[in-house]
Amino acid sequence: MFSTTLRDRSPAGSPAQRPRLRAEEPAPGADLLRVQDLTVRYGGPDGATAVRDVSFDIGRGERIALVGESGSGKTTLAMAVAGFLPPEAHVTTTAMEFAGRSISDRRPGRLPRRTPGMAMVFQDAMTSLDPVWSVGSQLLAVLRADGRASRSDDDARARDWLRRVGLTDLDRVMRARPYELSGGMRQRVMMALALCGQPRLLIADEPTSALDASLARATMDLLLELTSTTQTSLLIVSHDIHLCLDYSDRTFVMYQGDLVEQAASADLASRARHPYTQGLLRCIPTLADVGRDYLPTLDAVMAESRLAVAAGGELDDGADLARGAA
Ligand SMILES: Nc1ncnc2c1ncn2[C@@H]1O[C@H](COP(=O)(O)OP(=O)(O)OP(=O)(O)O)[C@@H](O)[C@H]1O
Repeated sequence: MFSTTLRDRSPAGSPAQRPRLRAEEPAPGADLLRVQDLTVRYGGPDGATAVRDVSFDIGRGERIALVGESGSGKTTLAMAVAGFLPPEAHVTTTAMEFAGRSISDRRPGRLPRRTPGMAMVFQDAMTSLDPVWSVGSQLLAVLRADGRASRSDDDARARDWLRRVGLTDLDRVMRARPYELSGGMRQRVMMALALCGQPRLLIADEPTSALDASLARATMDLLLELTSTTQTSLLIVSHDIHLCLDYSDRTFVMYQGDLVEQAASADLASRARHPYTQGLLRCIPTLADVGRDYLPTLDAVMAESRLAVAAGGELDDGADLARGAA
């Protein structure tokens, strides 16, 4: 497994400032999640393949970004790991382990159970939060279900989590229904809900795409700060390769259901091997693009790559290109 220098990127200060790890937890850098040959089809064993033979691992405390265009299978992969896939999804895998325990019964067609120790933050807090319950009731319900709050101190703990995610005016926030808060505040509430159960792995599916650019950066900074103080591993799902490179140790690139590249985020810009990754990177505007009438599009870059790869073989579609060039 690739081990990265969390230390270099951590906004939480020196390792000495971090809390001590609990004895039963894997050491920093050790594998927390291991997935082998995961395939997900929708509509039964012969249905459409959304994720194809994907293998990867995530170390304790590691930050992984999963990037790819819409429909490439990112959410399906994240949901398979978290155990949130809908019943029409058909899952096969040779191994899926979390903190040393199997999280798949390996029987074809059976979904993994929702996994203790994992939490998810979704793109749209408005539809993920319960619209009827107040923020305070939702937070208390999670704390009580998790057994981490007693009746006497539960209100104080809920407020403490809201404070940690940067919210103020806590009386109002505790009483508010989600629709009474701004988009940025709702996203912070989602983070408090996800992190108050002290997960070992937090999966954030497009956590900032409903926010404007500066709020998105502030939210990502906060997410990194909160997870690094507890050595919580992070799987960030995003279509924004720029954001992925800035906020992760490794980046995984998905293309039409295949995991076509796994690389250190610090190196990806200069060492991308797969034409799709190279295409994604070339679509990021740089100073070199000043004065251009138009920026390269992914379609144009891929068409170029397709021609180059096709010169060495017969290739029809993007999936063939992915396999042919990997
Ligand atoms: N419940 C479902 N039933 C049938 N097909 C589905 C279902 N969910 C997703 N798919 C299909 O699986 C493929 C992968 O979708 P997925 O949502 O995982 O991609 P994604 O990369 O997360 O895209 P986006 O960024 O738009 O969410 C797509 O072709 C999609 O249409």
